[in-house]
Amino acid sequence: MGVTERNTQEAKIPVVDFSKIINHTSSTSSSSSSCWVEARAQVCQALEEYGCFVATLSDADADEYNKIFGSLDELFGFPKEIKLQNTYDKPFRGYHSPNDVHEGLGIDDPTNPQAIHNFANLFWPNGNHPNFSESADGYAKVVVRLDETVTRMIFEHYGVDNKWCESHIGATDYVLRLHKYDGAGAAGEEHMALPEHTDMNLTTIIHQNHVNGLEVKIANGDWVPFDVSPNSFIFMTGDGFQVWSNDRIKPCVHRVMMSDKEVRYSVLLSTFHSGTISVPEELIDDQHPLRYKPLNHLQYLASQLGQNYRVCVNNFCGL
Ligand SMILES: O=C(O)CCC(=O)C(=O)O
Ligand SMILES: [Fe+2]
Repeated sequence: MGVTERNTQEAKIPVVDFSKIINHTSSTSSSSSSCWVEARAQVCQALEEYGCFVATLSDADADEYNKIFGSLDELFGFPKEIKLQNTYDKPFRGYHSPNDVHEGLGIDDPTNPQAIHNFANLFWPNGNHPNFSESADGYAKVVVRLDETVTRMIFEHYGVDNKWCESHIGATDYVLRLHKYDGAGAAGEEHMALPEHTDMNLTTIIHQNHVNGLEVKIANGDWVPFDVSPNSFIFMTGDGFQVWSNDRIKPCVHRVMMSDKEVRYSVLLSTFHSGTISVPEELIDDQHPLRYKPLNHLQYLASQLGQNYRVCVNNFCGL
């Protein structure tokens, strides 16, 4: 297959149903329930094989977590000088615009309502956007809950003590990223809007509007599209979980190809470790000797700045 050909027939990204595990009206299902145990096995098998899976949430809540798309035309319509004010001290958090068709804005620490308010204030200083803060806050709560749930499943599946899971979750930094891909200039011709890469973070959860474009590379080299629906979220593992799992979990290789003239919007939750990621002792044995030194996540991100190539995690902390 060539670069732009893809496998739409056989391979599909595994789908895991979270509608009974996470919803707005009840608390997260208990880890001894049969749907939890089944989903946990599916999640970890998919992460080892594909580095990703599609999580489906309850249809009944779809209006709630799709509200955020209602503000994005207006948000990205602001002049570039305003978007450029979206900056943070830590790398890979603020506004970026790597090419003519793609731009992104970021909200660091979106579980803190003040952080969302400060971001909204850059664009609507008089507080005159009726829905943005509320919809971003509601969205962040849903995806952070999904991320915590999957993280618990991963620690449990590999038999790592719950106290390490809680301290890992406590040390997780969240960033909400809003992306726009503009197909208009391409006159309907397929083009690469974001080249093939893995994410440097721990996990990424992506939800999007109705315009397809995200693709995942599977083991045989074929590209498999993420088929969108209003209640599906793709969950990907990045370099951080490759290190944590001592190479059991794969980082997901993905790209964005646009062929539509319509605008694609995606909303991402990206997670980083605020300290050091170490391989748990439960994941080191004769078949899996230790492959990584502890990874200081912020230093890893900082090491990428000013480079015109990607510092890969094996070179950064591989043994
Ligand atoms: O916007 C998307 O759907 C993917 C973005 C992405 O892969 C990234 O920012 O690393
Ligand atoms: Fe990515």
